[in-house]
Amino acid sequence: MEYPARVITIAGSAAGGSAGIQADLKTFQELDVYGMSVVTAIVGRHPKTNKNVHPQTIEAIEAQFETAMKQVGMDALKTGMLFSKEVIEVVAGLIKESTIESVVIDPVMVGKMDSKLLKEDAIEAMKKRLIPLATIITPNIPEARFLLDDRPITNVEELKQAAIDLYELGSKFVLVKGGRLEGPAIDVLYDGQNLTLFEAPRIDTVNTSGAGCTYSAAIAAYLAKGTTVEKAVEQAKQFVTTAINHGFTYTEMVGPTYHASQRKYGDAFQIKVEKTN
Ligand SMILES: Nc1ncnc2c1ncn2[C@@H]1O[C@H](COP(=O)(O)OP(=O)(O)OP(=O)(O)O)[C@@H](O)[C@H]1O
Ligand SMILES: Cc1ncc(CO)c(N)n1
Repeated sequence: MEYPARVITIAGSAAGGSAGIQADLKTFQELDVYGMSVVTAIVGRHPKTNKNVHPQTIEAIEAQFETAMKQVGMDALKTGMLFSKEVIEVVAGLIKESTIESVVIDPVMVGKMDSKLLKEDAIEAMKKRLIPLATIITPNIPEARFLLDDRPITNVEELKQAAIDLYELGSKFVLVKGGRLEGPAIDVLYDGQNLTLFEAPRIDTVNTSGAGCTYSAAIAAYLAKGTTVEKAVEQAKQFVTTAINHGFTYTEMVGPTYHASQRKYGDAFQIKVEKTN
């Protein structure tokens, strides 16, 4: 029997199920990889105290990683919400010690509902300690701006320049997501030499909660299966676009993407891939 490839997510628990660890594990299952998790923090707002982020201890984080590594092993790893400088430093150490080939760093900072998912004094550690260990980083526009001293990114040309400049931080690939621009949903991949655009039609919906987590989890899943980075991005974008297309909500809140949609409806979006300069 052939076993599925192994992927671990080191991220926050999003109690509502649309983002974070929950989105990652749903994505892993849909793409037939064996999912594991290290929970760095639990996110859920207390009705009385209003406290929203409940960080886990360094000991708990190390324990989860150690267990997954010993019991299973890992072909790919992705990070999401890490919250503090201390956690980033510990996670960087764990990645360095391990010999995992594919490392996807999603530099999660602020959620779509404005939850603060990374402390401001942690951005330097993200840049200096974690990003240099990445196969690929996947910032959205606000995250790219934080990493680039708040420079505006308002069109595809500025998106391309952001990818080129972020490459200096030391990851092998940079993927800047243009989901928040107007017009088609264009993301830019840069590998130090080539710029590649991945374009999907814009879907008219507000229910995109966790789209970024789903995308980076799908990239990690495809990398774990041995797919090249460029193909992994293309197939992951297909997966997330289809999930956004079937996004829904149970309440008046912004709702989740539908992780099962590609399997259920079999209507994967075709992505336009264009090499450019
Ligand atoms: N309305 C949309 N239609 C089609 N594609 C979209 C839409 N919104 C975002 N995308 C695409 O979805 C992917 C995830 O991008 P997004 O910018 O939403 O991530 P994010 O902001 O990190 O998400 P989150 O913080 O909710 O996890 C990208 O490929 C982006 O281009
Ligand atoms: C826990 C968590 N991680 C990541 C995101 C980003 O969407 C979120 N909203 N919540």
